[in-house]
Amino acid sequence: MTVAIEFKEVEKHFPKRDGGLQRVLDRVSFTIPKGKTTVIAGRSGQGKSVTLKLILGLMKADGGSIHVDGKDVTNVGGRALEQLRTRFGVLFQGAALFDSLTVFENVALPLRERTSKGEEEIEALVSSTLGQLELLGHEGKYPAQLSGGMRKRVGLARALQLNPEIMLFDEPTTGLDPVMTQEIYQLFAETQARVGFTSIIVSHDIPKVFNLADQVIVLHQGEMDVFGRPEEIPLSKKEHIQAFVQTTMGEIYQSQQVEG
Ligand SMILES: Nc1ncnc2c1ncn2[C@@H]1O[C@H](COP(=O)(O)OP(=O)(O)OP(=O)(O)O)[C@@H](O)[C@H]1O
Repeated sequence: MTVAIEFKEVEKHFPKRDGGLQRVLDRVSFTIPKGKTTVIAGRSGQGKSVTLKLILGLMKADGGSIHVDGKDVTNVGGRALEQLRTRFGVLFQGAALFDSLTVFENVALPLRERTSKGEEEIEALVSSTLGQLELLGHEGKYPAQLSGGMRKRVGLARALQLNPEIMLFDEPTTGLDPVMTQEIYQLFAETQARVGFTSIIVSHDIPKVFNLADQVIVLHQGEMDVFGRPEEIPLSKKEHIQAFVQTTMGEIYQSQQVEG
């Protein structure tokens, strides 16, 4: 297995009002395999977004080290950090589109800002991605004129423009109905198979990403438990994992028990 990202004994804490420390990550270690899909799960406030921010260098760790492709990036800044970020594509909750820009302009933005490509080439690249994500014909629309699922697809199209090696999805299907959620995840899987990126998905909802995950990391009170396929999670003897399974994987777990 080739490792894309490695956390070694990473600590992240924030000051509490009472003068103590809130330990969001308490010396956690894990690896993210290259070209696979890792799901980071956990209840609200357990540090999922903090973990993504550490990976992106938007926050600094208070201890331990973070490695991307074997290179220590824990304290990179300036140019090196900018360069590191070009390797990541990010799709945050609201897709974060610019309302005053059209679909085309939103998707073209990274190419215009981060590359020296000419307009003709940009047009060809954007059209190709829009075609792959079934968005052709919508280039001139503004985000307000799109459905939630279309906005996510535009966000994905934009995130893919710089050929990221690692895609980070933070609750990418929030606000979408179950059918659209499945369609978006299907699209991720197809795009990943075609482009070959490493995928990290933050999700509250394990059942929705059940078929996608090659590895699941469950965060709880500063600790992480790493599982292979989601089927392995219910086998854990830990109380908080059992509670997590009951609340988030109930349906799948029960149907497996019935089948078994
Ligand atoms: N910049 C910050 N300053 C202080 N505390 C912070 C900061 N960022 C996050 N926290 C705290 O760290 C904890 C973890 O936050 P995080 O956003 O990572 O949770 P999460 O697991 O992503 O939750 P959710 O599922 O609700 O988005 C929370 O208690 C939060 O209040």
